[in-house]
Amino acid sequence: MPAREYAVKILITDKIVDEGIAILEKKGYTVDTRYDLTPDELLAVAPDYDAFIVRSATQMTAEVIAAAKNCKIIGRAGVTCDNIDVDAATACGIPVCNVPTSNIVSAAEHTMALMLAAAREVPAANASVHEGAWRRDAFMGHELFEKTLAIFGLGRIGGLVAERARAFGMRVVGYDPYCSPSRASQLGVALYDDMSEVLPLADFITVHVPRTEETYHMFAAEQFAMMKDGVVLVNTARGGIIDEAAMADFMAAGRVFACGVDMLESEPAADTPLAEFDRAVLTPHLGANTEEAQMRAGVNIARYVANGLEGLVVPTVINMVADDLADSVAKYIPACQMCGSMLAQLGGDVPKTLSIMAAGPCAGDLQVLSASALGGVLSRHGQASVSTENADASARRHGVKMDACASADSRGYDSIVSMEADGLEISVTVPGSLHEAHIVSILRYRLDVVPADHSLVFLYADEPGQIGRIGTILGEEGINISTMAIGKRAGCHEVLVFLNVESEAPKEVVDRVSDAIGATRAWSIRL
Ligand SMILES: NC(=O)C1=CN([C@@H]2O[C@H](COP(=O)(O)OP(=O)(O)OC[C@H]3O[C@@H](n4cnc5c(N)ncnc54)[C@H](O)[C@@H]3O)[C@@H](O)[C@H]2O)C=CC1
Ligand SMILES: O=C(O)C(=O)COP(=O)(O)O
Repeated sequence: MPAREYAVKILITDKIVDEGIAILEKKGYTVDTRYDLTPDELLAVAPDYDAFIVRSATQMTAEVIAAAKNCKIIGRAGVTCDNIDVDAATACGIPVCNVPTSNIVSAAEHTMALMLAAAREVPAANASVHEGAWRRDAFMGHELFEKTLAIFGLGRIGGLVAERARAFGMRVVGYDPYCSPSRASQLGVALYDDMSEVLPLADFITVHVPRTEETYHMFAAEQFAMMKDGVVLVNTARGGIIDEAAMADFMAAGRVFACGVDMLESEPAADTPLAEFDRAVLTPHLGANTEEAQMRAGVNIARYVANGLEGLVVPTVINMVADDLADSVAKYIPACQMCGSMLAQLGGDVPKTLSIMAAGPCAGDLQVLSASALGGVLSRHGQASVSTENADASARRHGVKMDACASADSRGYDSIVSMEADGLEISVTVPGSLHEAHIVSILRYRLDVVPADHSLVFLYADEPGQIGRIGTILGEEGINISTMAIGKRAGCHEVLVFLNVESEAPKEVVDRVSDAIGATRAWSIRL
């Protein structure tokens, strides 16, 4: 860590785990936890801090960000940064980072909990027993089995919900204009490109889209009118996506059987028209409230914020930091850093060559993409802060021969960056405005994966039972798989499996899996 002349101060305004705070304190930072600040108090203390860590309750407004004159990084100990004025942070040159996979399993499990609770009226039945009643006939629910679930938003959480719903024997249909057909088919979801076609099919509907101008009141009276009678709706995404007043009207009319809602339009929710219905199962934004999710979120955001303060790669920066950079390029900075870091880990050494090929609007600034990729590569070898100014010198110093070119073939994506280090290839695309990097090819195996902090990659002969063997061994070793993608390569009998895992797998475990499946190559990757 560089020598510091003054105490670097970090303000944490929403509760994170003690283990995260300990990481920062161990590095010598002064950490203040102030979970009770009013907006005015936050504004008053903002100039004193070098970094901020928040969850969803703190509003990091443009005013607070402008007041935070010493701020070098803002960390969100969770997924969604809609409580942070990211544009204001960008304008001030402040990176904003999050932990985009920390709580997705918890949110998906909470979705299933609400779906089941709503379908079987668990809260009302529970309340009646607590009141001393025994009314078995009053509660007649519905099975999930062989019902149609419509998922709106097939991103990280929507995808995990699809997998879980299929385990319940549900038919899964989906609507997500930004989801590729290959991802949908990998998830076993029949993808539709018109929302009005999906609504009449569904017995259950669950929402996993971000709250944007486009998704605000995406479910209003007009959409409720298209739904089947007796539908069950679940919203663990964001308040305001479902029009609560319209849903209350359709519940009152008996058209909606029940709903499960974790996210209400105004939070904390003083009053919602849904509160009058026993069959409205309401929870106070608990999607991420598990020991496991909070441990991941708190520990990893602490690491990323420390990285940011130390000038190291922060893999999940969601905004650009250069003033005059178009968003179409800026969002590829963390993506290229991440791929660079992965390439360095796949190759195991500083590569002798690093080639970047970009297609689409992101190709507007090849220098920035190259510097970011090199920064990622060198971050595994002691140098992270590569900028366009020092990229050539850094490459020379480390003996990396670099080239970059634009291509006209974006392979059906809006933009794509392919990079090759000593012949090892990775391609990445960042769809929409979500700033989430999807790896769409590794070593020329095509797949679609959003890498997590820890992942495992195996190359092996494509035979039945291999995935089961991997899952069994990792399960025995206590390593939870959060997501999995299988990559195929034309004319190749081997497949590549990419597993996002929730904790680092020790070498012995990777070796055990490799032996069991006869892997020809195996890597444990850490971002
Ligand atoms: N209840 C809780 O505590 C938590 C809630 N969340 C919320 O869950 C939601 C999903 O989060 P992630 O899966 O991590 O996000 P994600 O970014 O991985 O996925 C969102 C998906 O929505 C799709 N989408 C965007 N606009 C759409 C539209 N108009 N129609 C249909 N699909 C659209 C995108 O293409 C993407 O696939 C977000 O609203 C997030 O804020 C996330 C974590 C915890
Ligand atoms: O990560 C998210 O998007 C969430 O909604 C979780 O929010 P929280 O960290 O629990 O305040």
